Amino acid sequence: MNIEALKRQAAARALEEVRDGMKLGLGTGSTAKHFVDLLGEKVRAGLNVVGVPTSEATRIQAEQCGVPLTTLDEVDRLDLTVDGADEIDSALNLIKGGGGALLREKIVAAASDRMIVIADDSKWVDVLGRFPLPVELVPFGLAATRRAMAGAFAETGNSGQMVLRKDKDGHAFVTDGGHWIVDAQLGRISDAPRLAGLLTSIPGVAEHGLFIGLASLAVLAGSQGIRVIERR
Ligand SMILES: O=C(CO)[C@H](O)[C@H](O)COP(=O)(O)O
Repeated sequence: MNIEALKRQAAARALEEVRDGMKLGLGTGSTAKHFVDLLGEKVRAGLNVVGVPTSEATRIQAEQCGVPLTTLDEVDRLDLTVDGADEIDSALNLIKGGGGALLREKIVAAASDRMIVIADDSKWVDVLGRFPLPVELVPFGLAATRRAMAGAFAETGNSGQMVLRKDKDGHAFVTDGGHWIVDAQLGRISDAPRLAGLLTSIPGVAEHGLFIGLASLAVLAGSQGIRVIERR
C-alpha cells in the first residue's frame, strides 16, 4: 500500500473519535490534510462540528471542504485536536514542525482536551531526533538566540548543526506568525522533556517542535494494519 493510503487510513481511524457537536483542532501537513478532507465529507453529510485550523494552508483547505471554522478567541476549550507528526516515541512525545506550523499547532493542541496524532508507521521511533528539530525564532537577535540554543543543547548532552530553513527561492522561510525556523540536527535527543523546558525559556524562541505530554493517542497505519497506542 502506498504511503498516502496509509496516511488516509490513520486519518479515517481518528475520524471515528469525532462526535457531533465537537470543537476540533485541525492539524497541518499531508496526513492532517487527509483528516480535513474526510471530515469535510462528514460535514457535508450532516455532521455538526466546528474547527480551529493550525495554519493558513489548513484554513483554506477547511473552507474549501465546507468545515465551519472558529478561533480560540471565540471558543473556550477544544474537545479534540487531530494532527500529524514528524516523529513519535513510545511516550507519545513528538517532533513537529516539518511543515512550519509548530507554533499554532502547539497553541491549538494545548487548548484541547485530547490530541490524537496520526501518521504512517515510519514516524514511530525509539528516540526522537533523527528528524531535525524545528525551532521557531524571532528574526531579531538571531545569532544571540542560536548561541542560547547551543547552550541548552550542551546542558542536556545534545549537539548538532543548526540550519536556517529556506524557502524554494533561497530566502529565509517565514512562518504564518512572521518568524524564522532553525532546524537542529541533533541525531538522538537526550532528555527531550528537559531540553523542551530550556528552549522554551530562551528569549527569541517563539516555539520549538518538541511536543511533550500533549498527545494522548497515536494512530499509526502500516502494511500490517492500524495500531492505536494510548499514552501511558
Ligand atoms: O508538524 C507538522 C507541520 O508543522 C506536520 O504535522 C508534520 O510535519 C507531519 O507532516 P506530514 O503529515 O506531511 O508528514
